[in-house]
Amino acid sequence: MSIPTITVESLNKSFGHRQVLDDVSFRVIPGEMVALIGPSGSGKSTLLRHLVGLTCANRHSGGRVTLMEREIQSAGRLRRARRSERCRTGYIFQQFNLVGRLSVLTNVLIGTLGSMPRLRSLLGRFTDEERQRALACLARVGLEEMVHQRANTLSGGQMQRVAIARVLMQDAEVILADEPIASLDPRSAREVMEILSRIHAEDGRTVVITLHQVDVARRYCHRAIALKDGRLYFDGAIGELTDERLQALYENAGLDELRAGEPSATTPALGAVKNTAPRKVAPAMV
Ligand SMILES: Nc1ncnc2c1ncn2[C@@H]1O[C@H](COP(=O)(O)OP(=O)(O)OP(=O)(O)O)[C@@H](O)[C@H]1O
Repeated sequence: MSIPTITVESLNKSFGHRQVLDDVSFRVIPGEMVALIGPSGSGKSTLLRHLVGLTCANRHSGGRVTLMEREIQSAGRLRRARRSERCRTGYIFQQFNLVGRLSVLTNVLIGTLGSMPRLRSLLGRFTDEERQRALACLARVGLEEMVHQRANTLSGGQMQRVAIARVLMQDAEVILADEPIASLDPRSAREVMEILSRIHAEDGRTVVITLHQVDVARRYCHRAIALKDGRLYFDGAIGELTDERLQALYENAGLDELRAGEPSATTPALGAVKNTAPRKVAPAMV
């Protein structure tokens, strides 16, 4: 059996008195494309941030996160990582996190800063080879015509494609994407998902992506991990995520919209979900 790319063990996180993650454990094996789903506020982003050490679990709670055999955090303490180790994980944000006044090309080149010698990274000097590689990354996301445009003049969908090119430039083995399509129109969202799916299929990258749209998760991901009130509610093949289970997962989240067939930001686009009253399902899915 292959060594897991991501191992999460008994993760607990509270903000003040509010417990946001409650004893969450799972593993992701190399090359998986996993959707992290659940109602708004269920803890998806918090969990994703734990995977890269942007958030630290409760002290002395015993929780542990390991990425590619490197411990990220344990019992509420972050482990220091070398720059080269940090580069192995790429993070895509809902709001893109580009430097607006810089060109598209420079934003992509920024992806290589972590792996270049520190002095050269401070000076921001890039080699011809790095520029060629950045151009190739932009070609993969279909933006080779826009290399000199300032990032803040792009559409949202284009910005997200630049952010993906930056992760490609970084040569990250694991891509974590936090609601990468939440602020995009349907066409741009589809383009971004197609690109991520292609990268996963062609390069064998491991991808974990938080999504509100269950139909998108069904189309592009093989496995779903669902959180409900900070607890692991479902972990399995996407095909086993039946409408009934989804109904129970989202049972208090925007049922009015579900009935009206108008998915909202807090409600997944359930597609063929039945308009039945919410029902409890056996919580034996994990
Ligand atoms: N830094 C923080 N300080 C205090 N509370 C926080 C912090 N970050 C997150 N929370 C709270 O933790 C809970 C889970 O938030 P999180 O963003 O992880 O949920 P989510 O499932 O990603 O939601 P959404 O789908 O709406 O983005 C929320 O109640 C949120 O208000």
